[in-house]
Amino acid sequence: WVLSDFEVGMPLGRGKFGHVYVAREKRAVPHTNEEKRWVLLDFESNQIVALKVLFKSQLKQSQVEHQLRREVEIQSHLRHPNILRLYGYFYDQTRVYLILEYAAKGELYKELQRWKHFDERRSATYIASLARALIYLHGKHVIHRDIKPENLLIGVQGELKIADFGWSVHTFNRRRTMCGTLDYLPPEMVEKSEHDYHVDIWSLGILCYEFLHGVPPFEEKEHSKTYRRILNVDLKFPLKPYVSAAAKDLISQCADGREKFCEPASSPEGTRATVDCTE
Ligand SMILES: CC(C)CCNC(=O)Cn1cc(-c2ccc3c(-c4nc5ccccc5[nH]4)n[nH]c3c2)cn1
Repeated sequence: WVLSDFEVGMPLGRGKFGHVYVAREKRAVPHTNEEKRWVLLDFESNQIVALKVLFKSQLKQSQVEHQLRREVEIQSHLRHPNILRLYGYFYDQTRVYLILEYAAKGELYKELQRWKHFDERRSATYIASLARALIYLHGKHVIHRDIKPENLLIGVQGELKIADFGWSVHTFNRRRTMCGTLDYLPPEMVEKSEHDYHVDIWSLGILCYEFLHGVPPFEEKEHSKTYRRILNVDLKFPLKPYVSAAAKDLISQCADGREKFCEPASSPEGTRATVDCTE
């Protein structure tokens, strides 16, 4: 693809390395050209997409080219209804263009700001979708590591879509780098110790709490106090809004999910992140 293959519309958002626009591919696929049809199999012509434009200069300046390549490599192989699709990419002299799935109902965090908090039915629907996406990701030895409302989008039928893989890694090369937004970091990442797929289970609990209460559980004005509360798993449930015992239990289990969730299948090279969470 080249930029002139697309009609580019309004900006959808802006990130550190560039902007995202709604766009539509101009070409109708020539039905006679089977080879061309195959190339576009994954990507119906005239489909609305989100076109993310990244400036090479900024990627170079921030030394994130390798991270971008890793994200593209990871996301281009993912196929799940609750994970935003990356259909393809192209580049020109100065920019890299990512052809992403368009999420018609926009950013989840804006919905959360609008409603202050979600009821248990809506929260449970989102958390169940996220849990299914995580089982899929962990089954492919991918840890997301940065699950938070700002990385979630809503599809045309109200379905949740995980949109960002800025910090995801294949678990074969477990990383010690600090990453992710503070509020969602589990103790092992705050302590900068080795971490594995449990970090995503922890974030699922934090997200469930924030959906139900409107704020994450360990939020404090000072970072040092947030750190301390995370390390102590200082989980408090205010009286309002009402949260059921079942929801509190789920959140508590995510917070100390070590022994309660499925144990990873062990393997000759030690514990891998193959989550044997069979139903
Ligand atoms: C390297 C590559 C694999 C990374 C792929 N992931 C990203 O680039 C993360 N990302 C996704 C987006 C993004 C932002 C907004 C949207 C939208 C969208 N739909 C909207 C509807 C109404 C209002 C706002 C909307 N934003 N659909 N798809 C999007 C995709 C921006 N960055």
